[in-house]
Amino acid sequence: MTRDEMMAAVKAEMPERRWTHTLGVMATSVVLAERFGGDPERAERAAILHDVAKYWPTARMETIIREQHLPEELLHYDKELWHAPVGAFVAQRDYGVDDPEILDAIRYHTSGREGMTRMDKIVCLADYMEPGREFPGVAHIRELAEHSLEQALIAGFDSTISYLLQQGKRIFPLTVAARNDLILRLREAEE
Ligand SMILES: Nc1ncnc2c1ncn2[C@@H]1O[C@H](COP(=O)(O)OP(=O)(O)O)[C@@H](O)[C@H]1O
Repeated sequence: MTRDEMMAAVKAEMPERRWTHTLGVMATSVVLAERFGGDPERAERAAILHDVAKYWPTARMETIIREQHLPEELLHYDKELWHAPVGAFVAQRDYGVDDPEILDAIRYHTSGREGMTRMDKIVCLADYMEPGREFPGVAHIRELAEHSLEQALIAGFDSTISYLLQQGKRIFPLTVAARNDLILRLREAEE
């Protein structure tokens, strides 16, 4: 599937404002890949598809999680988390994506994970800081992203975790693991 065909098909899956967000994540992923030595073209592909399942009905996502043996633990956490692993499955099945790094960047763009690849980090951070995003702390994340992919992403995870704490919501542990891992690796690199 060409880039244009993929964009047209994904656009049809979502409301206009979410497509605008997707365009922002695409542009930001390219900038971050260029800045931090990633692959802009592949990062952009992941960005096009990252929210492909965002507006799928809950039941449809749940069926895929069960049938495809995606982590069922997800079903006990915020539904906002589901579209990411479901999106990776859809990218492979319906869009013919077979690049494991692109699929992982889609799969982990909301939760993060331990041992994030550069592409995982780029797409996840781009999702936090694309130009349309407005939330407390986003300016700080953008500042950090001028020089550190990891520090900016840690600040992104901090904002999600703080929000979940304030709301009294459960925290899917992969995000905590992702944050801990990034901090540990940064410390080790400093030593
Ligand atoms: N570790 C987590 N545990 C529980 N919910 C989470 C976690 N990480 C993210 N979320 C939920 O997912 C939302 C963000 O999902 P995201 O894909 O970025 O959606 P959007 O693009 O609409 O912000 C958060 O606002 C929160 O509700």
